[in-house]
Amino acid sequence: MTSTTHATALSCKDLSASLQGQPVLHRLSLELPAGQWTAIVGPNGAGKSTLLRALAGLIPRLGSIELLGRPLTEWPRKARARELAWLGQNESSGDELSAQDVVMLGRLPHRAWLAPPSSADQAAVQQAMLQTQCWDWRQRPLGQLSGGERQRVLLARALAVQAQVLLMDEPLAHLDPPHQADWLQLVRGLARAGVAVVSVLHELNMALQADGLVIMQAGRVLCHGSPGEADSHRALQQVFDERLHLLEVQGQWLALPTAPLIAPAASPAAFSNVVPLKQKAD
Ligand SMILES: Nc1ncnc2c1ncn2[C@@H]1O[C@H](COP(=O)(O)OP(=O)(O)OP(=O)(O)O)[C@@H](O)[C@H]1O
Repeated sequence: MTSTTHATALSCKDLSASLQGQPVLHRLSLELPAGQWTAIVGPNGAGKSTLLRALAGLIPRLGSIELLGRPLTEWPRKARARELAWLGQNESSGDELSAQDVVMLGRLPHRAWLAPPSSADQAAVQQAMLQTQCWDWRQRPLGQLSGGERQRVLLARALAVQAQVLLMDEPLAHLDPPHQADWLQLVRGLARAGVAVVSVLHELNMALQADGLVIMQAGRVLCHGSPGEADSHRALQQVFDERLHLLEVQGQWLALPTAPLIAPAASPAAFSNVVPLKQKAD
């Protein structure tokens, strides 16, 4: 991975976290570089969202986290919120607010208490909404938007912060393929501008386009490398039970899910009670 040439924007050492008394993250250490997009992948329940929430300082944890070279705990709250933007999974607040007001929430860390939005705030909101193509329906309430439209507003809110570190949990949820491609272009642009973009992704083919890949299993990091490295591919096969076909097409790695070697559910006996549709109609 080329991260050695980039300054570390966010790091953790011996990071552990428990949820409801159950240990979920186990002494995990990571260095996430500025100017790069890092994708975090792994099977369901591996601890990806918990890691992201811990890195954002949203849950109690043990171990140390540094944001831009300074312990996370030493950052004044508002200054930290200016440097660390967050897009969570299934966020539900603000349904009655207009899309534009939701995005303006991303500017709160930049504003004095009760001060009206400045022209810089207005410009940042408009730019973020244009980037995620939701400016046209800025007056519509968040609660009346489709899943993908809503996700684009929440992404715009995170972008409007203009932070050095952007953490996103499943940012592609509900996005159609063209908007997924737009998102890809967006994060690449942010990385080129020096931002550390970190996203939890289930879409492996998108994750394989990142600059860095963190592969998690059972609350630990199994591998942190480049998506093109053999070590990353071995780790992906391991965490996904050797159920991937990894192939390179025109310089781009793709992961296709493969059928299990032994497929009880696919055996003819498993379908013996299924009546063919045509027969049913008769
Ligand atoms: N609020 C909670 N209380 C107790 N346990 C939780 C809670 N949230 C998650 N967990 C457990 O913590 C573990 C890690 O969950 P987490 O959501 O971080 O996994 P994930 O890798 O993001 O999973 P997925 O891919 O399914 O979104 C899982 O075993 C999960 O059941």
